[in-house]
Amino acid sequence: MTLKFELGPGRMIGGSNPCFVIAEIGQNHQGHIEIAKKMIKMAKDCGADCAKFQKSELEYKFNKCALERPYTSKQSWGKTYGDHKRHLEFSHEQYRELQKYAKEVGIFFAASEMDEMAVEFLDELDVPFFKVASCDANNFPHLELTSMATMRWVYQTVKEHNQNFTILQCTSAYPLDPEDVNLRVIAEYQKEFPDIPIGYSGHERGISITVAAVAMGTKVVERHVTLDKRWKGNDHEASLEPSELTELVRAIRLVERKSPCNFLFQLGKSVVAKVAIPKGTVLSMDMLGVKVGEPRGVSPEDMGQLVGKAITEDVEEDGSITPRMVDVYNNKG
Ligand SMILES: CC(=O)N[C@H](C=O)[C@@H](O)[C@H](O)[C@H](O)COP(=O)(O)O
Ligand SMILES: C=C(OP(=O)(O)O)C(=O)O
Repeated sequence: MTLKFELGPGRMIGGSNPCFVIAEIGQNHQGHIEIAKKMIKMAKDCGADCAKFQKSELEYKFNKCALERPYTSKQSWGKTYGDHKRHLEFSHEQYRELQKYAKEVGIFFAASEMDEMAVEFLDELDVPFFKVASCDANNFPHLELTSMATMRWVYQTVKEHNQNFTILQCTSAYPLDPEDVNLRVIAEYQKEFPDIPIGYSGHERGISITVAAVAMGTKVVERHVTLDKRWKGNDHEASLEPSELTELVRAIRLVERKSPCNFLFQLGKSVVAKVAIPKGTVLSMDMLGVKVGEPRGVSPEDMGQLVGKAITEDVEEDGSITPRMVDVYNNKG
């Protein structure tokens, strides 16, 4: 049986619960806390469940050489990669401010922990869940394994410590060409790990593949979001602007809706009176017929239960016999 669990206070995921939509702000806030707040609000307004950031303690995530490397790309915020990353990294105080703001707005606040010091800080912040980014999913020493074997190892390792987790399929390319997404991996994960909810973290352009992932049964989706795809930074191009995020949430809710088929509801038949039936008459089968009736009457499969019951209103010939006229559902026998 697929596991369900509470991902954040009051919000279950898995089973028939709605897909949990994570708006990945990441570093698309450009290093400005006011933009970050705008993006939290935008995520809420677009219907996402969670606004997520990426927390690094840079000296723990990168080695000295990586931080000192010149970073001359047009996406760069500094002369070296370290300067660039420092520009984009919020302080602990700023994280607390953003968390408080998200609470006011009414959206879950989370961040992926990009190194072990970030784990400690996020634990202190009391975030609703921890997100291990795909770049850490194979972070085992001396690893020489195929990717499904890696995922089995991830699964077993996490499961030993915590039963409540989900694995998100992710192809880490920025942006990702749709033909490289390989959504079938989702089905493989579902087969391989049937007792946990499977999710999808998308880096592709557009929303259709993410919607398809939900149609395949993913219970969590994560997409990068931005206020403007043209902004500087590696992730903006494959991120969703507010109108796309709104459309994504709308499409996901549509795909996962389990409403009874409306056509059947409109065109389905129900019980009608074959003859005029005065109030107080005890019903017999020869008085009853089945038609597409409006208003909708008692369901044909419950017709037998009408027999022997007194009707509480006058019904015209051809009129619907509604449950209200004969207390068929509440007063059985
Ligand atoms: C693998 C990983 O962490 N990926 C993240 C999540 O998808 C990205 O947001 C990177 O942080 C981003 O692309 C880095 O860009 P730059 O290197 O220009 O700061
Ligand atoms: C890199 C991240 O995620 P993913 O690998 O799922 O894109 C992240 O959450 O920071």
